Amino acid sequence: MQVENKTFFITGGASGLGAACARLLAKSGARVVLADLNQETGSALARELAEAALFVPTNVVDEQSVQQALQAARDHFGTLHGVINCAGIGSAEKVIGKNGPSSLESFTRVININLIGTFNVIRLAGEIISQNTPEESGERGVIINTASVAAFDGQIGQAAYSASKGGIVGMTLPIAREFARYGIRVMTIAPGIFDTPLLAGLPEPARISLGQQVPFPPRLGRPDEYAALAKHIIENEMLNGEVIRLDGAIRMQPR
Ligand SMILES: NC(=O)c1ccc[n+]([C@@H]2O[C@H](COP(=O)([O-])OP(=O)(O)OC[C@H]3O[C@@H](n4cnc5c(N)ncnc54)[C@H](O)[C@@H]3O)[C@@H](O)[C@H]2O)c1
Ligand SMILES: C[C@@H](O)[C@H]1CC[C@H]2[C@@H]3CC[C@H]4CC(=O)CC[C@]4(C)[C@H]3CC[C@]12C
Repeated sequence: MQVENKTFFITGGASGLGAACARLLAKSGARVVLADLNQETGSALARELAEAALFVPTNVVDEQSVQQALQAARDHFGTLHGVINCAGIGSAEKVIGKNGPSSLESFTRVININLIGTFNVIRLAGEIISQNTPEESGERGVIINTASVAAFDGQIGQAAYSASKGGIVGMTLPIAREFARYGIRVMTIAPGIFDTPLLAGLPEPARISLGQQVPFPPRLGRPDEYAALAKHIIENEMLNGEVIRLDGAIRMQPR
């Protein structure tokens, strides 16, 4: 579908990859709903994007929060044509640490936010999109999820994170197969290493080192490069049920 005059619900839309999608889609004539926990950054971006954007405080793991955010989106923009699931957290914890086995709570938290939060939004937004009047092609909408190359090249310390992203990879095809009857496509992008606030905690030498591990281009990915792929996925109906690595050919080392 063309993005112009369409509405996209972007979780994690207040920062990094999600915010880049919001900026590109708004610049391209779309309307965006910034569904994010962060009131400060979400409100600021909504002000920047003016009438093209609506910020709605949202916790993707909370059913009522997502339902209210989706309703706010429909109340404000009238409908919903797509979702970009960018909400997520990083984590680094060995299975067996200095003090013994890692906590179940930390593993559960990463799975809840990254995997179950993504599924929660897919199921609630998918039901809404399935009620759209179809395009001439029969398409009603598109859902784009964000995994990570860690789903395939998980490093030491990334058991929870890689499991959460592997789950997103795993559910892409079965949901695309089910949603085909509604004319809703389901895709997943697996980014490599991108220059976003998620990496902000890393010392500059570590960030440079990570970028140099990328075969080509030897640098961190730019959020606008992620957004460009997301926009293309929206516009290319033949992209469905697939996971696209966006990583400069990096294959993460064990640590
Ligand atoms: N940056 C990278 O190198 C990289 C690589 C691979 C995958 N990813 C994935 O891309 C996605 C976006 O990451 P980013 O780099 O833009 O990070 P980011 O930290 O800049 O943005 C993540 C956003 O998600 C929001 N968020 C977190 N938990 C939430 C929740 N429960 N409900 C709603 N919003 C929530 C945060 O407030 C934040 O605004 C994440 O899923 C991340 O795992 C990032
Ligand atoms: C492929 C990406 O998903 C990983 C590449 C770099 C990783 C980050 C490295 C710094 C970590 C700091 C931390 O303690 C929490 C997890 C990290 C942010 C980690 C998250 C996964 C990526 C982005």
